[in-house]
Amino acid sequence: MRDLANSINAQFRGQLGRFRLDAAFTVPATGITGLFGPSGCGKSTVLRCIAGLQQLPGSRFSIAGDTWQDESLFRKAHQRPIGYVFQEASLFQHLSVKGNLLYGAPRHPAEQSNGQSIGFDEVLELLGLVPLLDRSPRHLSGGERQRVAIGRALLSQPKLLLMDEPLSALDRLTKDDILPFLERLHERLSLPVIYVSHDITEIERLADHLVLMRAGEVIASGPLTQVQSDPTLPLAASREAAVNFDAIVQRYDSNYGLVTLQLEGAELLVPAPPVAAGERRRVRIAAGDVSLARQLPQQSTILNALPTKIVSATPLNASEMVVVLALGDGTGGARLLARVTRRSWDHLQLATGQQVIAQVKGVALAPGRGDRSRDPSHSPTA
Ligand SMILES: Nc1ncnc2c1ncn2[C@@H]1O[C@H](COP(=O)(O)OP(=O)(O)OP(=O)(O)O)[C@@H](O)[C@H]1O
Repeated sequence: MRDLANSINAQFRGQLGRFRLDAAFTVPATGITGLFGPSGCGKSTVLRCIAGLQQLPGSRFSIAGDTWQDESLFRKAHQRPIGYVFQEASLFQHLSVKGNLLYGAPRHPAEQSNGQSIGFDEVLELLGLVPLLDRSPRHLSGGERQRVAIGRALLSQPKLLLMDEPLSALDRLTKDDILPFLERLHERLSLPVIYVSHDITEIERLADHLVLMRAGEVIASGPLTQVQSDPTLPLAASREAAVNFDAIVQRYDSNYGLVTLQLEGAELLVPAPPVAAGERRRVRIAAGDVSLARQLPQQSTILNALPTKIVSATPLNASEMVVVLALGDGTGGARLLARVTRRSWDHLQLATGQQVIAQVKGVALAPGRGDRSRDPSHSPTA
Protein backbone atom coordinates (compact mmCIF):
# COMPACT_ATOMS: atom_id res chain seq x y z
CA MET A 1 0.00 0.00 0.00
CA ARG A 2 1.47 3.33 -1.04
CA ASP A 3 2.00 6.00 1.57
CA LEU A 4 -1.16 8.13 1.34
CA ALA A 5 0.68 11.21 2.59
CA ASN A 6 2.87 11.19 -0.51
CA SER A 7 0.46 10.05 -3.15
CA ILE A 8 -2.38 11.09 -5.38
CA ASN A 9 -5.39 8.80 -4.93
CA ALA A 10 -8.14 9.09 -7.50
CA GLN A 11 -11.33 7.11 -7.90
CA PHE A 12 -13.99 8.45 -10.24
CA ARG A 13 -17.05 6.40 -11.05
CA GLY A 14 -20.26 7.33 -12.75
CA GLN A 15 -22.34 7.64 -15.87
CA LEU A 16 -22.06 10.61 -18.24
CA GLY A 17 -24.74 10.19 -20.87
CA ARG A 18 -23.78 6.96 -22.60
CA PHE A 19 -20.21 7.08 -21.29
CA ARG A 20 -19.31 5.03 -18.21
CA LEU A 21 -16.28 6.24 -16.23
CA ASP A 22 -14.72 3.81 -13.76
CA ALA A 23 -11.20 5.13 -13.27
CA ALA A 24 -9.06 4.55 -10.19
CA PHE A 25 -5.34 5.09 -9.75
CA THR A 26 -2.70 5.86 -7.14
CA VAL A 27 0.51 7.59 -8.18
CA PRO A 28 3.21 9.49 -6.26
CA ALA A 29 2.41 13.14 -5.51
CA THR A 30 5.68 14.13 -7.18
CA GLY A 31 6.87 14.41 -10.75
CA ILE A 32 4.84 14.16 -13.93
CA THR A 33 2.12 11.55 -14.32
CA GLY A 34 1.14 10.95 -17.92
CA LEU A 35 -2.51 10.07 -18.55
CA PHE A 36 -2.55 8.25 -21.86
CA GLY A 37 -5.11 6.45 -23.96
CA PRO A 38 -7.05 6.62 -27.21
CA SER A 39 -9.37 9.46 -28.10
CA GLY A 40 -12.62 9.33 -26.16
CA CYS A 41 -11.34 6.99 -23.40
CA GLY A 42 -12.05 9.59 -20.69
CA LYS A 43 -8.75 11.40 -20.04
CA SER A 44 -10.20 14.92 -20.08
CA THR A 45 -13.16 13.77 -18.01
CA VAL A 46 -10.76 12.50 -15.33
CA LEU A 47 -9.02 15.90 -15.29
CA ARG A 48 -12.38 17.66 -15.02
CA CYS A 49 -13.26 15.43 -12.08
CA ILE A 50 -9.94 16.23 -10.38
CA ALA A 51 -10.58 19.94 -10.94
CA GLY A 52 -14.04 19.65 -9.37
CA LEU A 53 -15.69 20.69 -12.65
CA GLN A 54 -17.45 17.35 -12.94
CA GLN A 55 -19.11 15.82 -9.90
CA LEU A 56 -19.72 12.08 -9.88
CA PRO A 57 -21.28 10.66 -6.71
CA GLY A 58 -19.23 8.00 -4.96
CA SER A 59 -15.92 9.41 -6.18
CA ARG A 60 -12.83 10.16 -4.10
CA PHE A 61 -9.75 12.26 -4.56
CA SER A 62 -6.87 13.09 -2.24
CA ILE A 63 -3.40 14.46 -2.75
CA ALA A 64 -0.57 14.30 -0.23
CA GLY A 65 -3.03 13.44 2.55
CA ASP A 66 -5.39 16.32 1.68
CA THR A 67 -8.85 15.03 0.74
CA TRP A 68 -10.66 17.08 -1.91
CA GLN A 69 -13.65 14.79 -2.12
CA ASP A 70 -15.05 11.59 -0.68
CA GLU A 71 -18.48 10.25 0.37
CA SER A 72 -19.16 13.22 2.63
CA LEU A 73 -17.06 16.04 1.17
CA PHE A 74 -16.89 17.83 -2.16
CA ARG A 75 -14.63 20.84 -2.57
CA LYS A 76 -15.87 23.06 -5.35
CA ALA A 77 -13.58 23.91 -8.27
CA HIS A 78 -12.55 27.31 -6.86
CA GLN A 79 -11.60 25.68 -3.55
CA ARG A 80 -9.13 23.30 -5.19
CA PRO A 81 -5.55 24.60 -5.49
CA ILE A 82 -4.97 23.57 -9.09
CA GLY A 83 -3.45 25.14 -12.17
CA TYR A 84 -5.15 24.09 -15.41
CA VAL A 85 -3.56 24.36 -18.83
CA PHE A 86 -5.71 23.54 -21.84
CA GLN A 87 -5.00 22.76 -25.47
CA GLU A 88 -5.71 26.36 -26.48
CA ALA A 89 -4.43 29.10 -24.18
CA SER A 90 -7.28 31.45 -23.29
CA LEU A 91 -5.47 34.68 -22.49
CA PHE A 92 -7.10 38.03 -21.76
CA GLN A 93 -6.67 40.06 -24.93
CA HIS A 94 -6.98 43.42 -23.13
CA LEU A 95 -4.09 42.63 -20.77
CA SER A 96 -0.38 42.48 -21.52
CA VAL A 97 1.53 39.26 -21.00
CA LYS A 98 2.55 40.58 -17.58
CA GLY A 99 -1.07 41.37 -16.73
CA ASN A 100 -2.09 37.89 -17.79
CA LEU A 101 0.65 36.31 -15.71
CA LEU A 102 -0.32 38.21 -12.60
CA TYR A 103 -4.04 37.66 -13.07
CA GLY A 104 -5.22 35.38 -10.29
CA ALA A 105 -1.82 35.24 -8.61
CA PRO A 106 -2.15 35.57 -4.83
CA ARG A 107 -0.75 38.84 -3.49
CA HIS A 108 1.28 37.14 -0.80
CA PRO A 109 2.08 33.79 -2.31
CA ALA A 110 4.41 32.62 0.46
CA GLU A 111 1.62 33.02 3.05
CA GLN A 112 -0.86 31.21 0.83
CA SER A 113 1.16 28.14 0.18
CA ASN A 114 3.23 27.45 3.26
CA GLY A 115 6.36 29.05 1.88
CA GLN A 116 6.34 26.74 -1.16
CA SER A 117 5.56 29.59 -3.52
CA ILE A 118 6.72 29.79 -7.12
CA GLY A 119 8.27 33.21 -7.68
CA PHE A 120 7.42 35.58 -10.54
CA ASP A 121 11.06 35.92 -11.62
CA GLU A 122 11.54 32.17 -11.45
CA VAL A 123 8.57 31.59 -13.75
CA LEU A 124 9.83 34.23 -16.20
CA GLU A 125 13.21 32.58 -16.28
CA LEU A 126 11.94 28.99 -16.50
CA LEU A 127 9.58 29.75 -19.38
CA GLY A 128 11.71 32.36 -21.17
CA LEU A 129 9.00 35.02 -20.78
CA VAL A 130 11.07 38.17 -20.11
CA PRO A 131 11.09 39.36 -23.77
CA LEU A 132 7.31 38.94 -23.97
CA LEU A 133 6.22 40.81 -20.85
CA ASP A 134 4.91 43.99 -22.47
CA ARG A 135 3.44 42.28 -25.52
CA SER A 136 -0.24 41.82 -26.21
CA PRO A 137 -1.47 38.21 -26.45
CA ARG A 138 -2.68 39.14 -29.95
CA HIS A 139 0.91 39.33 -31.11
CA LEU A 140 2.12 36.02 -29.68
CA SER A 141 2.73 32.79 -31.54
CA GLY A 142 0.86 29.65 -30.46
CA GLY A 143 3.89 28.37 -28.54
CA GLU A 144 4.42 31.72 -26.78
CA ARG A 145 0.75 31.87 -25.79
CA GLN A 146 1.01 28.40 -24.32
CA ARG A 147 4.11 29.36 -22.32
CA VAL A 148 2.23 32.35 -20.90
CA ALA A 149 -0.72 30.10 -20.02
CA ILE A 150 1.62 27.71 -18.20
CA GLY A 151 3.26 30.65 -16.38
CA ARG A 152 -0.12 31.99 -15.31
CA ALA A 153 -1.15 28.57 -14.02
CA LEU A 154 2.08 28.28 -12.01
CA LEU A 155 1.72 31.75 -10.50
CA SER A 156 -1.67 30.83 -9.06
CA GLN A 157 0.47 28.75 -6.63
CA PRO A 158 -1.23 25.42 -7.32
CA LYS A 159 -0.62 22.22 -5.39
CA LEU A 160 -1.31 20.27 -8.57
CA LEU A 161 -0.92 21.25 -12.21
CA LEU A 162 -3.34 19.71 -14.71
CA MET A 163 -2.30 19.85 -18.36
CA ASP A 164 -4.81 18.72 -20.96
CA GLU A 165 -3.12 18.15 -24.33
CA PRO A 166 -1.12 21.37 -23.90
CA LEU A 167 0.90 20.84 -27.08
CA SER A 168 -1.60 19.22 -29.40
CA ALA A 169 -2.66 22.46 -31.12
CA LEU A 170 0.97 23.26 -31.98
CA ASP A 171 2.97 22.21 -34.99
CA ARG A 172 5.88 19.79 -34.64
CA LEU A 173 8.60 22.46 -34.54
CA THR A 174 6.78 24.57 -31.94
CA LYS A 175 6.21 21.45 -29.85
CA ASP A 176 9.94 20.78 -29.96
CA ASP A 177 10.53 24.34 -28.80
CA ILE A 178 8.23 24.00 -25.80
CA LEU A 179 9.22 20.54 -24.59
CA PRO A 180 12.57 21.72 -23.15
CA PHE A 181 10.68 24.36 -21.11
CA LEU A 182 8.46 21.64 -19.68
CA GLU A 183 11.51 19.52 -18.93
CA ARG A 184 13.01 22.44 -17.04
CA LEU A 185 9.84 22.92 -14.98
CA HIS A 186 9.99 19.25 -14.15
CA GLU A 187 13.63 19.49 -13.13
CA ARG A 188 13.30 22.61 -11.01
CA LEU A 189 9.84 22.56 -9.44
CA SER A 190 8.54 19.95 -7.04
CA LEU A 191 4.96 20.57 -8.19
CA PRO A 192 3.11 17.38 -9.18
CA VAL A 193 1.68 17.44 -12.71
CA ILE A 194 -0.97 15.31 -14.40
CA TYR A 195 -0.32 15.50 -18.11
CA VAL A 196 -2.92 14.27 -20.60
CA SER A 197 -1.84 13.39 -24.09
CA HIS A 198 -2.64 10.96 -26.84
CA ASP A 199 0.87 11.49 -28.23
CA ILE A 200 3.12 8.86 -26.68
CA THR A 201 6.28 10.77 -27.67
CA GLU A 202 5.34 13.63 -25.29
CA ILE A 203 4.63 11.17 -22.51
CA GLU A 204 7.91 9.35 -23.11
CA ARG A 205 9.81 12.60 -22.96
CA LEU A 206 8.21 14.00 -19.81
CA ALA A 207 6.45 11.46 -17.64
CA ASP A 208 7.80 9.67 -14.57
CA HIS A 209 4.62 7.70 -13.99
CA LEU A 210 2.00 6.55 -16.42
CA VAL A 211 -1.72 5.90 -16.12
CA LEU A 212 -3.09 3.99 -19.12
CA MET A 213 -6.77 4.34 -19.91
CA ARG A 214 -9.13 2.49 -22.21
CA ALA A 215 -12.90 2.94 -22.60
CA GLY A 216 -13.41 4.82 -19.33
CA GLU A 217 -11.19 2.51 -17.26
CA VAL A 218 -7.64 2.59 -15.99
CA ILE A 219 -5.97 -0.53 -17.32
CA ALA A 220 -2.55 0.08 -15.72
CA SER A 221 -0.57 2.59 -13.71
CA GLY A 222 2.97 2.73 -12.42
CA PRO A 223 6.46 3.98 -13.20
CA LEU A 224 6.78 4.82 -16.92
CA THR A 225 9.27 2.07 -17.83
CA GLN A 226 7.32 -0.55 -15.90
CA VAL A 227 4.09 0.18 -17.80
CA GLN A 228 5.95 0.44 -21.13
CA SER A 229 7.61 -2.94 -20.66
CA ASP A 230 4.56 -4.90 -19.53
CA PRO A 231 3.89 -7.31 -22.43
CA THR A 232 0.25 -7.72 -21.42
CA LEU A 233 -0.43 -4.01 -22.10
CA PRO A 234 -1.02 -2.37 -25.48
CA LEU A 235 2.15 -0.21 -25.43
CA ALA A 236 4.60 -3.12 -25.57
CA ALA A 237 2.66 -4.69 -28.43
CA SER A 238 2.50 -1.51 -30.53
CA ARG A 239 4.70 -0.66 -33.50
CA GLU A 240 6.18 2.23 -31.47
CA ALA A 241 6.99 0.06 -28.43
CA ALA A 242 9.96 1.46 -26.53
CA VAL A 243 11.31 1.99 -23.04
CA ASN A 244 12.69 5.17 -21.52
CA PHE A 245 15.30 5.56 -18.82
CA ASP A 246 16.75 8.46 -16.93
CA ALA A 247 20.45 7.74 -17.27
CA ILE A 248 23.41 9.46 -15.66
CA VAL A 249 26.30 10.68 -17.80
CA GLN A 250 29.49 8.90 -16.73
CA ARG A 251 31.98 10.45 -19.13
CA TYR A 252 32.38 11.98 -22.55
CA ASP A 253 34.84 10.76 -25.15
CA SER A 254 35.57 13.84 -27.26
CA ASN A 255 37.83 11.80 -29.53
CA TYR A 256 34.85 9.80 -30.86
CA GLY A 257 32.01 12.09 -29.78
CA LEU A 258 30.50 9.40 -27.57
CA VAL A 259 28.81 9.73 -24.22
CA THR A 260 28.78 6.88 -21.70
CA LEU A 261 25.49 6.64 -19.81
CA GLN A 262 24.85 4.61 -16.68
CA LEU A 263 21.56 2.71 -16.47
CA GLU A 264 20.49 0.24 -13.82
CA GLY A 265 22.46 -2.83 -14.79
CA ALA A 266 24.32 -1.53 -17.85
CA GLU A 267 26.32 1.22 -19.52
CA LEU A 268 25.34 2.63 -22.90
CA LEU A 269 27.52 4.37 -25.47
CA VAL A 270 25.69 7.00 -27.53
CA PRO A 271 26.91 9.52 -30.11
CA ALA A 272 26.09 13.00 -28.74
CA PRO A 273 27.34 16.58 -28.47
CA PRO A 274 29.66 17.20 -25.48
CA VAL A 275 27.92 16.70 -22.15
CA ALA A 276 29.11 17.03 -18.53
CA ALA A 277 29.56 14.02 -16.28
CA GLY A 278 26.81 13.68 -13.68
CA GLU A 279 24.07 15.15 -15.92
CA ARG A 280 20.82 13.22 -16.01
CA ARG A 281 19.52 12.51 -19.50
CA ARG A 282 16.51 10.59 -20.73
CA VAL A 283 17.09 7.87 -23.29
CA ARG A 284 14.63 5.96 -25.42
CA ILE A 285 15.30 2.52 -26.78
CA ALA A 286 12.78 1.24 -29.31
CA ALA A 287 11.90 -2.46 -29.30
CA GLY A 288 12.60 -2.54 -33.04
CA ASP A 289 16.19 -1.37 -32.41
CA VAL A 290 17.06 -4.30 -30.15
CA SER A 291 18.17 -7.68 -31.50
CA LEU A 292 19.30 -10.75 -29.58
CA ALA A 293 22.41 -12.94 -29.74
CA ARG A 294 23.41 -16.02 -27.75
CA GLN A 295 26.98 -14.76 -27.41
CA LEU A 296 28.88 -11.50 -27.43
CA PRO A 297 29.58 -10.70 -31.06
CA GLN A 298 33.33 -11.01 -31.65
CA GLN A 299 33.70 -8.54 -34.47
CA SER A 300 30.83 -6.19 -34.87
CA THR A 301 30.13 -2.50 -35.36
CA ILE A 302 27.48 -2.66 -32.63
CA LEU A 303 28.52 -0.34 -29.77
CA ASN A 304 26.05 -1.63 -27.23
CA ALA A 305 25.96 -5.37 -26.69
CA LEU A 306 24.42 -5.73 -23.23
CA PRO A 307 24.16 -8.88 -21.11
CA THR A 308 20.51 -9.46 -20.21
CA LYS A 309 18.16 -12.14 -18.98
CA ILE A 310 14.96 -13.05 -20.83
CA VAL A 311 11.99 -12.28 -18.57
CA SER A 312 9.17 -13.13 -20.96
CA ALA A 313 8.31 -13.59 -24.62
CA THR A 314 4.87 -12.87 -26.03
CA PRO A 315 3.75 -13.51 -29.63
CA LEU A 316 2.54 -10.35 -31.37
CA ASN A 317 1.33 -11.92 -34.60
CA ALA A 318 2.16 -14.88 -36.83
CA SER A 319 5.74 -13.74 -37.40
CA GLU A 320 6.88 -11.55 -34.50
CA MET A 321 7.18 -11.59 -30.74
CA VAL A 322 8.00 -9.05 -28.07
CA VAL A 323 10.69 -10.10 -25.60
CA VAL A 324 11.12 -8.45 -22.20
CA LEU A 325 14.75 -8.39 -21.02
CA ALA A 326 16.23 -7.48 -17.64
CA LEU A 327 19.61 -5.79 -17.93
CA GLY A 328 22.52 -7.50 -16.16
CA ASP A 329 21.99 -10.80 -14.40
CA GLY A 330 18.25 -10.24 -14.19
CA THR A 331 18.16 -9.14 -10.56
CA GLY A 332 16.94 -5.58 -10.33
CA GLY A 333 18.24 -4.32 -13.69
CA ALA A 334 16.15 -2.03 -15.88
CA ARG A 335 13.86 -3.65 -18.47
CA LEU A 336 14.33 -3.50 -22.23
CA LEU A 337 12.00 -4.63 -25.00
CA ALA A 338 13.09 -6.43 -28.16
CA ARG A 339 10.91 -7.21 -31.15
CA VAL A 340 12.20 -10.35 -32.85
CA THR A 341 10.83 -12.80 -35.37
CA ARG A 342 9.44 -16.08 -34.13
CA ARG A 343 11.72 -17.78 -36.60
CA SER A 344 14.85 -16.27 -34.99
CA TRP A 345 13.53 -17.14 -31.54
CA ASP A 346 13.16 -20.81 -32.55
CA HIS A 347 16.37 -20.82 -34.56
CA LEU A 348 18.45 -19.59 -31.60
CA GLN A 349 16.51 -21.89 -29.25
CA LEU A 350 15.78 -19.01 -26.92
CA ALA A 351 13.77 -19.48 -23.72
CA THR A 352 12.56 -17.51 -20.72
CA GLY A 353 15.22 -17.30 -17.98
CA GLN A 354 18.13 -17.52 -20.43
CA GLN A 355 21.03 -15.07 -20.44
CA VAL A 356 21.32 -13.39 -23.85
CA ILE A 357 23.09 -10.43 -25.38
CA ALA A 358 20.85 -7.51 -26.36
CA GLN A 359 22.34 -5.64 -29.30
CA VAL A 360 21.06 -2.08 -29.30
CA LYS A 361 21.17 -0.63 -32.80
CA GLY A 362 19.96 2.87 -31.96
CA VAL A 363 19.29 5.10 -28.96
CA ALA A 364 17.36 8.36 -28.84
CA LEU A 365 18.86 10.79 -26.37
CA ALA A 366 16.73 13.71 -25.19
CA PRO A 367 18.60 16.98 -25.67
CA GLY A 368 20.33 18.65 -22.75
CA ARG A 369 19.81 22.28 -21.81
CA GLY A 370 22.89 23.39 -23.71
CA ASP A 371 22.12 21.48 -26.90
CA ARG A 372 21.24 23.44 -29.98
CA SER A 373 19.12 20.72 -31.46
CA ARG A 374 15.98 20.32 -29.37
CA ASP A 375 14.66 17.23 -31.04
CA PRO A 376 15.72 14.03 -29.33
CA SER A 377 18.44 12.72 -31.59
CA HIS A 378 18.09 9.10 -32.58
CA SER A 379 21.60 7.85 -33.11
CA PRO A 380 22.60 4.58 -34.63
CA THR A 381 24.88 2.87 -32.14
CA ALA A 382 26.39 0.44 -34.58
N1 LIG B 1 -20.96 15.66 -19.50
C1 LIG B 1 -20.96 14.66 -20.39
N2 LIG B 1 -22.12 14.12 -20.82
C2 LIG B 1 -22.13 13.11 -21.71
N3 LIG B 1 -21.01 12.54 -22.21
C3 LIG B 1 -19.85 13.04 -21.83
C4 LIG B 1 -19.74 14.12 -20.90
N4 LIG B 1 -18.43 14.39 -20.70
C5 LIG B 1 -17.73 13.52 -21.48
N5 LIG B 1 -18.58 12.70 -22.15
C6 LIG B 1 -18.20 11.64 -23.08
O1 LIG B 1 -17.20 10.89 -22.43
C7 LIG B 1 -16.29 10.34 -23.39
C8 LIG B 1 -14.86 10.65 -22.97
O2 LIG B 1 -14.55 12.01 -23.27
P1 LIG B 1 -13.16 12.66 -22.91
O3 LIG B 1 -13.15 14.02 -23.52
O4 LIG B 1 -12.92 12.55 -21.46
O5 LIG B 1 -12.14 11.70 -23.68
P2 LIG B 1 -10.60 11.92 -23.98
O6 LIG B 1 -9.93 10.62 -23.68
O7 LIG B 1 -10.09 13.12 -23.28
O8 LIG B 1 -10.63 12.16 -25.54
P3 LIG B 1 -9.68 13.06 -26.48
O9 LIG B 1 -8.31 12.45 -26.43
O10 LIG B 1 -10.33 12.92 -27.83
O11 LIG B 1 -9.75 14.46 -25.95
C9 LIG B 1 -16.67 10.91 -24.72
O12 LIG B 1 -17.42 9.93 -25.40
C10 LIG B 1 -17.54 12.10 -24.36
O13 LIG B 1 -18.47 12.35 -25.35
